[in-house]
Amino acid sequence: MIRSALSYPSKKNLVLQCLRRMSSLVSTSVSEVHPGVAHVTMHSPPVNSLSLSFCQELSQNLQVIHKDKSIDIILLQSDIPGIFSAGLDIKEFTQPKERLMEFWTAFQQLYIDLYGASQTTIACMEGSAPAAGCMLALSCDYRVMTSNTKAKIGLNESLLGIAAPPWLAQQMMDTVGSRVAELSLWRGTLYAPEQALAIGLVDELHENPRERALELAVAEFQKIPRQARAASKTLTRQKRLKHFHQERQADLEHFVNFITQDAVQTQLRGYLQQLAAKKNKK
Ligand SMILES: CC/C=C\C/C=C\C/C=C\C/C=C/C(=O)SCCNC(=O)CCNC(=O)[C@H](O)C(C)(C)COP(=O)(O)OP(=O)(O)OC[C@H]1O[C@@H](n2cnc3c(N)ncnc32)[C@H](O)[C@@H]1OP(=O)(O)O
Repeated sequence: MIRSALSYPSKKNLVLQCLRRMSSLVSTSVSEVHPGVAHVTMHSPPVNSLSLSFCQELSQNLQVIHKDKSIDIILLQSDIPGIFSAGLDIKEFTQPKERLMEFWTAFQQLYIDLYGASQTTIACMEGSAPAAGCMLALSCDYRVMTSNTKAKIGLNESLLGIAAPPWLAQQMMDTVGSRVAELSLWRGTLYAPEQALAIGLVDELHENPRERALELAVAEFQKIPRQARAASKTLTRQKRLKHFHQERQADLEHFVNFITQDAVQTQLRGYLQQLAAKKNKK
């Protein structure tokens, strides 16, 4: 579905037109909302879970925006009320080996495309962001979260019987510090907005994260020279990305070996049943 939120009469932009054509196929849309500022909107009901095709599409859109020199700020948001992203699509974990490899490769690529974006990126979270949903937010440069206490954010992988990959754990450590990250990871803590703000997992709370993110983009971030923002990002992220590329193949093998263990598969099936039972009780 295409969101034609091109509310600003910008110059003809072939790249964005191309993105809109691609976006009509599946679950992300791209629109320029202000000169230089693009919304990337996730809309894969019911919960924006990251399936193989969703990861690939989001990556593709980001790659096209990266090449578009007219865009210097990306606002990542969801149009599903109460949800930013439910994280990886758990059903993908139960697929055959070939598919698992393709899936994890696409997830790794999404990390590279978002964490490694040269543009400034802002996560506008109007709802929950567990696990890989939190990864999307951690990969952005700035996080604005709803103040609605129903929303939760964090790395809850341990509650599914799995663990975050090292590069995601590292993002958490870089953001909230080693000790808080360590506790959060083994407890699988999902934080309410005020708690997330207190530990530095998000940067701001706002009743309307989209409005606030656009205001920040235009009134604050665009005033900082673009090349300086990009160079500052390189300072803090280049080393992590280089390491990631060196470890990428090992990370893939480790994921497949880990996730295909019988004990892990049993835990995951149990977790899916819990989700279904919770829904039936509603
Ligand atoms: C050493 C390590 C080596 C390798 C690494 C190994 C593994 C990889 C590890 C980590 C990377 C990241 C992992 C993940 O991201 S796993 C996903 C974690 N996510 C969750 O736990 C979220 C679960 N969902 C929820 O808590 C709620 O759904 C949510 C709060 C998001 C929304 O609640 P709401 O009440 O609005 O909706 P529901 O009724 O619960 O759900 C609707 C519908 O959607 C299905 N659903 C929800 N989440 C997922 C999901 N992540 N994947 C697939 N499907 C999901 C849910 O079952 C309902 O389905 P249906 O009954 O069919 O309508």
